[in-house]
Amino acid sequence: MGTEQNKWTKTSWKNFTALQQPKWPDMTAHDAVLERLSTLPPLVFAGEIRDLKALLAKAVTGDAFLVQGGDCSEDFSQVTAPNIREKLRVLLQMAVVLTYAGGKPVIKLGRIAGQFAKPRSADTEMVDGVELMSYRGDMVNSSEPLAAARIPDPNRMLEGYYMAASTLNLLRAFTRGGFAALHRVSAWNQEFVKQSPMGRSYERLGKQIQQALQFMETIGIDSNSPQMKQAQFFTSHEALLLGYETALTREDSTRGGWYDCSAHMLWIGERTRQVDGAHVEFLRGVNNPIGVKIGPDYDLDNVKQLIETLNPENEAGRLTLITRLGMKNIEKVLPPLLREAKREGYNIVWSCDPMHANTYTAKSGHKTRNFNDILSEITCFFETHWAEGTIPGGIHLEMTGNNVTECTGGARNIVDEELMNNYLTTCDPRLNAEQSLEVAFQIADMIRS
Ligand SMILES: O=C[C@H](O)[C@H](O)COP(=O)(O)O
Ligand SMILES: C=C(OP(=O)(O)O)C(=O)O
Ligand SMILES: [Mn+2]
Repeated sequence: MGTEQNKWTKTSWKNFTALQQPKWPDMTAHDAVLERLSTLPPLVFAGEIRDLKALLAKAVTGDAFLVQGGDCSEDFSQVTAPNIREKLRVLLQMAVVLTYAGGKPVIKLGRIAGQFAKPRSADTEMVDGVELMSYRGDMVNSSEPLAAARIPDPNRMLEGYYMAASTLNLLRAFTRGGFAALHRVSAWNQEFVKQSPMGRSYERLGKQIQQALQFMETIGIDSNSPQMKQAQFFTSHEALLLGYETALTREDSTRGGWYDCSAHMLWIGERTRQVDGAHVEFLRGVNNPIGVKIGPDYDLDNVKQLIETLNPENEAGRLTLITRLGMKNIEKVLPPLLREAKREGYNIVWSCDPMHANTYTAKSGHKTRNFNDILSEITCFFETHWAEGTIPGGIHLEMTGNNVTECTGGARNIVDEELMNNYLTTCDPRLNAEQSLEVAFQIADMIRS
């Protein structure tokens, strides 16, 4: 753990236990890849990271709301312009719905451009009676159910870097180049969503916004400002592969201080958040905003140690606690955490991941989540915060812009038997575009009332 006598360097984590690291078969090749990565340009720069932190500081006090979403595990073969565009489109739609209802800025943060490494519950899995090494994300091995494909290959980290760079390049083009301009709000509604109840609600909202913009133009207010023409969009992923993250960690040449320039925000997963573990040691030393997942079996003293290790100065915007407690547990286990954090005066962005503790396996064998369970956890999250006098600051979703059938329920009521129709995820089940929009409208209703 980070104590005074333990000076942080970008490799000090090597003196601690790092869980969930791949067993790379060829360490010479692995080290050569990291060497190459450490000479390649950073993917994001420190100024942008500081901008995100300043926005997150507003979410601590309820003056902004965080929407973080994207794939459980990004798939190299799905890094295409339409897929990136559709994901961005839904996130922009959700942000509009929530900005309109909440009357405060929405921070748009993708699980994108680097979400390529996965922690797993087991080292192996059975596929058609054959035991294979588990898939650990495209930066490690391939999801193809073949023994050879599952062998970790360090060159995949290099490929992942280039995939992240090209994704980010297109995101920057879309968000700066006119795609995200507010007067196009109705154009973000996808064809297959338009006909649904959610699509129609969105259409109405879009029209209201466009009328407001027209009114502003009529009375002479300039609608060409960057706020109207551009969107601020940030990237995040789980900082799991510490070698990769170290190679992308750079000292800010203007102001000093270390930044993990693989993404704007990094989070530590439920499986790797040991206070005396390597992931906590690494992330305590970089200046990015950091997220930590908190599952239902958390120990209160342990969480307090984590908070104090990762955010000793109690800087607002530095730390987001992403609770993923499950709809069955949240009512019982969230209040003690909120009370203690409030008593201590910790500055925290409280975000709700309603996905990871609501997973079940359908009869067909598909890993899935039910829309109503997801909604129950979200509702309880908001109500508990309001009851405790703390601030519900954000939402963390596994979602996609495509019309997948991975989570059951929602307005179209996908049933277990339909999961096979378009089940494309390589890891956890994602909300489809329509279900994601439905979540946004449900939250909008809650915050309005
Ligand atoms: O995305 C999160 C984890 O990697 C995932 O939930 C683990 O799933 P598993 O239990 O199938 O390994
Ligand atoms: C691994 C994940 O979550 P958790 O650490 O909460 O299980 C994830 O977000 O994909
Ligand atoms: Mn997941």
